[in-house]
Amino acid sequence: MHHVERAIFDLRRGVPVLIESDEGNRLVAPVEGLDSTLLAKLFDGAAEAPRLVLTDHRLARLGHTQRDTAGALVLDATRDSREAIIELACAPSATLDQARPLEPLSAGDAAGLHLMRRSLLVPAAVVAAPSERMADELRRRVTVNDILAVTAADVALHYDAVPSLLRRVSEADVPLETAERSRFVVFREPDGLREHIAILIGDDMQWADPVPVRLHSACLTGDLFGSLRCDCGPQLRASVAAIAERGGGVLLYLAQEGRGIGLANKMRAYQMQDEGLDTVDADQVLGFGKDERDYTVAREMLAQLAVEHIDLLTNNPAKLDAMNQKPIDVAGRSSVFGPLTDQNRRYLATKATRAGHWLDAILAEPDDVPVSK
Ligand SMILES: Nc1nc2c(ncn2[C@@H]2O[C@H](COP(=O)(O)OP(=O)(O)OP(=O)(O)O)[C@@H](O)[C@H]2O)c(=O)[nH]1
Ligand SMILES: [Zn+2]
Repeated sequence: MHHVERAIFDLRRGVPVLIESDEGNRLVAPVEGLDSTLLAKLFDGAAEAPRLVLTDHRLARLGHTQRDTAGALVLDATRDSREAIIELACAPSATLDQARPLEPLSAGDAAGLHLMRRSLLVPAAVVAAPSERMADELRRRVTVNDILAVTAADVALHYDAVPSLLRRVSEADVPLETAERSRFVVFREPDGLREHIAILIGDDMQWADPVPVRLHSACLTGDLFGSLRCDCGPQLRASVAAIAERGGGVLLYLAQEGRGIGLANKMRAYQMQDEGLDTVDADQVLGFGKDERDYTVAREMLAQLAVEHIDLLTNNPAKLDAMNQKPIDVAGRSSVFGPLTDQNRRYLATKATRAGHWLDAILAEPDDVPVSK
């Protein structure tokens, strides 16, 4: 596992990683941070033309007809400069030459895409099958730890194992404004990259059955700075107060900034929303689906806390479905609203129309906004 972790750090620094598999080794370089010298090396040292690996969402956005699979575009040194590649990977206005060959992903390509996502980079990579000469050079650099080699199998294992290996690492009482009896419990993912917090509200876990539970995905801008672009900050505080008023329960504060795409990508998506796209389309331009969150960690945290029968505070049908899986049983649901503002109205309306969120109560009555307390 530790090789995969180190690979993630290298990719975030823009350093390529060698992915080994039975289908042959591939040198994988993130499009984010791609520099022209590295690109020239990839063109020069590849056994065949390098390929640009893109997600299904990005290919659909580019107008490709094979909408439901990720794929690899064959690159051409004469026209695919660094700028042209970045445009293909994440520019809102880019279109695809339909005559350009699109190939299915190899095991190395798929592992590369997984690593980009886990690294919270734009999910796009230039991938090259090394020539004999380049393979020799890579072997030498791997031996002296100048380039990291990971197997595609280890990347897949990493992907599957992370949520179930969550460790409960520390805890302490933290009295909150609206819930004085609160205890923060920190859980860490095994690769050390993400920490999630369970906030146990009320007296000594003496909770109603089903237990009131809120899952809140991190939103730095809203939770901490009171951004008016979303409803997260007030919704977070309303949830804590609502759980306390119901005699206690659990709030899971999940490291899933930007619906799982990370803060840097959320800012890119905000920029595109300012240019006219809605929140779902902006994420798709970057290669993401409308919601990249996986709630396996949330189920695992509740299971470790022995909370299995829950009343979920959410307006999001996808959260409800994801949580109603073994060992968790969702026995009920309550709404929890933040306020409607001029700045977040469009965002909330998009959540309702494109992701099915139950927000009629606040969107229907713009002048009379109920805030659950
Ligand atoms: N990608 C992206 N993420 C956003 C945007 N605005 C807010 N977010 C993120 O959306 C997530 C909202 O989290 P939650 O409030 O837990 O979830 P929800 O899907 O709104 O569902 P509820 O349980 O009904 O609140 C946070 O991770 C925010 O950072 C945006 O425009 N783009
Ligand atoms: Zn927010």
